[in-house]
Amino acid sequence: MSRPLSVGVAGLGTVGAGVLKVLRDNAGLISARAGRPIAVTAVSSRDRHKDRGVPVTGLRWYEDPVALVADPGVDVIVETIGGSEGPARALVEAALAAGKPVVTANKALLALHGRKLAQLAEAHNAPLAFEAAVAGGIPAIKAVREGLAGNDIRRVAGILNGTCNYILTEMRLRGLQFAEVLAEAQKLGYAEADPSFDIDGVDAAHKLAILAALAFNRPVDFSELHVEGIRDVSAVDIEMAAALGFRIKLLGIATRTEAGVSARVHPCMVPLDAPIAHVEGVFNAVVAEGDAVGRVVLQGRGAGAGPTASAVVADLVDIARGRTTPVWGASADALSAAPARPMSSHRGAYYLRLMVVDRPGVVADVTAVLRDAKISMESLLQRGRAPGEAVPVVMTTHECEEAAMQAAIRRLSGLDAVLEKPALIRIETL
Ligand SMILES: NC(=O)C1=CN([C@@H]2O[C@H](COP(=O)(O)OP(=O)(O)OC[C@H]3O[C@@H](n4cnc5c(N)ncnc54)[C@H](O)[C@@H]3O)[C@@H](O)[C@H]2O)C=CC1
Ligand SMILES: N[C@@H](CC=O)C(=O)O
Ligand code: NA
Repeated sequence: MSRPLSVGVAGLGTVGAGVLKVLRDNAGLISARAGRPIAVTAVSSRDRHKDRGVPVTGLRWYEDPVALVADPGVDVIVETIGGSEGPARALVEAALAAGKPVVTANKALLALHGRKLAQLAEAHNAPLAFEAAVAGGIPAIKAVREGLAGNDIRRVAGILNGTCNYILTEMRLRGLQFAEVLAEAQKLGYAEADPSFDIDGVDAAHKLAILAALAFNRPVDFSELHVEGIRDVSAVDIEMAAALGFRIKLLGIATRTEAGVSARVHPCMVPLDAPIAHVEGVFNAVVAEGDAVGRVVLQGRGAGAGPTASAVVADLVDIARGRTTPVWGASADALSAAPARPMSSHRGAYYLRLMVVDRPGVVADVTAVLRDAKISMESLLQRGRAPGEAVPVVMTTHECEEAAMQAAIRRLSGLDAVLEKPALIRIETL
């Protein structure tokens, strides 16, 4: 058997410690699959004495993660610090510039700097692997970039954030408050260091930007995405969704047509008969549609120590075997320059909830605004009676243009009977 692949791990938090554990627990079979042992020999983290549930004695310890690159005993760097700037970015850039392979779980870094990092990796012939960055333990990168390499992929989509899916599921099933479930997700190691990345849709958007780049062989460009999170999804919407035969999911959807590429992340009303409506808790789902294969759906845990470490270790096995692929699936000079399409050009059906004063004539005023905007209503639901007080009025619409819907919402917000910002959730049948 060849000499071991020696790994330097930077960041021994949920994911980094998980990597040490998986490499230890499954050492024999990993070594057989890699053709040689994979051993962590050096680490960098903030607290040398913290109990991580896995021993770190005997490993070379660096205060500065970038110093791992100069260690001649380290063959490959695993970056599990996180953040698109600072030490994580400095480490990945230094390693690639030195020609050392990098495995990272850092979707923020790839979504924001993926284009430059790919150039650096290519220039120095250094593999840059990131299976853990999208949908945790689901082998989504490999599936889209390698498994579907024979296809013209027109759509890639899914549930891409475990924390949000966990929150939406637990709010519905246990009737808990948003903040309470978020605290649970943090305790379970699902949430980002700054959980606003999760709940504001940014983390899912980072992942969608990466998936879209791979699916469409187009350099990653985070600035093109439309991003909304789940902060404004209320218990009323969750209840109304159930009454109307939907379940609320935060989805990321990227589509390529002749007109260009659209990529959006936002809460969606998904019909209960769609399989993705039943992907619950920390589970993620990735859907890809190729011209030859048709529809492919992958499902699995999208966050947490074990699932994420599983993906990091899979990348290490590839590196040990010498299996490499261009970062975005095609060499830099063969990437597409398809234009981005703005959200205003999106067409779809909508769920709209207004909190209105319960008095005669209000519903007529609301429907008049929709009629003037040429938006056709599919259903209208008014729950409860509280004369003179606030009650929810919920409507679903037939397909219309986003720009028309946004104009209608501006007018609805201006009606004196409408007491709060209208809640808009797009209806999707992934
Ligand atoms: N937690 C999860 O389920 C998943 C996380 N990821 C990504 O993996 C990365 C790590 O996430 P977690 O393990 O959850 O975060 P974490 O916060 O649990 O761990 C980060 C570790 O990095 C260490 N660190 C911070 N600054 C450092 C520095 N300057 N030098 C050395 N170490 C430093 C911290 O002390 C901490 O131990 C992030 O990029 C995250 O987005 C990806 C998929 C799933
Ligand atoms: N915070 C992320 C972690 C995995 O990528 C999530 O909740 O999905
Ligand atoms: Na993955």
